[in-house]
Amino acid sequence: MSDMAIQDSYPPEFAHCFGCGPGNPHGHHLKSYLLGYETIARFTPDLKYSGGVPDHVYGGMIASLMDCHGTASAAAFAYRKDGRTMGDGRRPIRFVTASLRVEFKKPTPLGCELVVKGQLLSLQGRKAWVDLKLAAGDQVCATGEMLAIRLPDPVES
Ligand SMILES: CCCCCCCC(=O)SCCNC(=O)CCNC(=O)[C@H](O)C(C)(C)COP(=O)(O)OP(=O)(O)OC[C@H]1O[C@@H](n2cnc3c(N)ncnc32)[C@H](O)[C@@H]1OP(=O)(O)O
Repeated sequence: MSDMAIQDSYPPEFAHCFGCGPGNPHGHHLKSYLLGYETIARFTPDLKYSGGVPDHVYGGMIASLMDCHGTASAAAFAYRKDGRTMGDGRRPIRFVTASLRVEFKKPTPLGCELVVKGQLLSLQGRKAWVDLKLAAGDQVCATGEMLAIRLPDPVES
């Protein structure tokens, strides 16, 4: 596993995301790592993120974790495809979410660590499709699929 979180390679202008930006003092600071052919993030939501049932995680939090982990995963997979290393000093590869489908399979327990994993389904041009799974212990509680779009490099003037 790379020691550097994918989000820690974001330059300051991309570091404001509430879910994962290292530069947002109020955010969740989700950290995603490339681990072989998949990505992984671990996060324990604060107890205030309860859903309709007090012991269960709010669905928006689950989608938020997938949102941030999915775009970070897309970037990591694109770096690998391009033969580059994150934080290599060149123009960073960044993706944003175009679509995210989440399926809530089981109630997600609050008060324990959640593990989000990402796998690359397809990378074509600027489009990356990422498969996502969120688990509490051995139980997969939610699955997702994201289409992430690579931000174009700015045109040099
Ligand atoms: C960088 C920061 C990292 C942290 C991110 C954390 C995750 C987030 O919360 S991101 C925030 C939420 N997402 C957004 O705000 C994105 C808003 N949307 C946009 O800005 C634009 O629609 C954007 C950038 C996705 C695409 O616009 P643009 O760059 O003009 O590309 P565009 O030509 O329209 O689309 C590119 C390709 O994607 C396809 N596409 C775009 N959106 C979709 C969609 N929703 N569904 C299916 N296909 C889509 C297009 O059809 C096109 O395909 P093709 O190349 O085959 O013709």
